[in-house]
Amino acid sequence: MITNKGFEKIDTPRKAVRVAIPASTANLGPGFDTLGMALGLYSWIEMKEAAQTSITLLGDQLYGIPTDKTNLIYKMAQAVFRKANVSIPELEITMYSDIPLTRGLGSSASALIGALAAANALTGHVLPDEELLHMATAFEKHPDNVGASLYGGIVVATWDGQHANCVRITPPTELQALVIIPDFQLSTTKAREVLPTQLSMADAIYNISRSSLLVAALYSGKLHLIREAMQDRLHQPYRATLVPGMEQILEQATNHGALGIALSGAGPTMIAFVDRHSAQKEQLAHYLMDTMKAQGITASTLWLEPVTEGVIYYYDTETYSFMDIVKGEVRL
Ligand SMILES: Nc1ncnc2c1ncn2[C@@H]1O[C@H](COP(=O)(O)OP(=O)(O)O)[C@@H](O)[C@H]1O
Ligand SMILES: N[C@@H](CCOP(=O)(O)O)C(=O)O
Repeated sequence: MITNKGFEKIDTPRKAVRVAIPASTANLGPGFDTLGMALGLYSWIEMKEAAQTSITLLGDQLYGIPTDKTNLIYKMAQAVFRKANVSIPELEITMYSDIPLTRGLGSSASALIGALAAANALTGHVLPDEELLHMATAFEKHPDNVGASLYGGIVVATWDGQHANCVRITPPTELQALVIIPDFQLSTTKAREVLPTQLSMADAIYNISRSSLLVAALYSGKLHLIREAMQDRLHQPYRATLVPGMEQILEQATNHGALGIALSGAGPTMIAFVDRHSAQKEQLAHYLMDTMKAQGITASTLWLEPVTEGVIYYYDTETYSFMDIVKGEVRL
């Protein structure tokens, strides 16, 4: 069936859907607003047609998020329905998230993508994924984190204010990530405010060459190049003023077993890539924790897997409870 907006439905409309959305790490060092990677840490959203709108937020990570119709998920769902020319004014929305809020692991991107994907599934997937990417990027203003949550894997993306291009590549199998998550929030807005409005030609060349090398290294599995390829002069030197210990960690982590290291998204989390067979994994985790502790910052580490899959859809909402899916007792 072709809708009057010219989109083709690829599935039957549904009354209810659940989606799992991966976290993301954006930039990967030099690829500011361009590179992203999906990580095996998830948010889950259930969306159902309802007689009256209700929004239930479960778990510890969503504290403070509004539960009325100003909620981002409700608003993005309505934007999908408008674009798809479908009317579903009232929704029952439930969300649970393991992605820490405002720490640079893409909580807002996962909420956005989850809302768009779940609403689109209710319409019968009227909108193609590219349209969801455009809508999410128009909201976030950069495609790196939303692209990773939508498509999974590593994304290389551009945005010109109207149109996003995005190519997904499969992460090398040996790659594993260790994140250190400081116990304070740093909003993306604040972390963008400290950035300069102009760069020198030398710094621009520095970043273009590293970002290009990083994509080639990840694509070809030449992981020994990551150390150099993850260097950045565009955003990290400025953002280091906001994260105690960051400068030292970015300089020293490769001496403690990291293949490469970067601020994750807008921070304050930092992400180290390691060879999963490395004998220095424990040493690296200790080094990161000790460095933050020396700065008087409480933090925690978490091993994460790069994931190849983006949004996961669950349609059988009758058989399994929402929390069975969240707790991983049901997989596709
Ligand atoms: N489930 C959600 N529902 C509504 N808003 C959300 C949700 N998750 C995150 N957000 C919004 O995104 C903000 C965090 O975004 P941001 O500063 O970009 O950090 P992050 O790196 O976690 O995405 C939160 O303060 C909140 O306003
Ligand atoms: N390129 C953006 C990415 C922000 O990602 P988030 O996950 O921290 O929201 C930036 O660096 O500002």
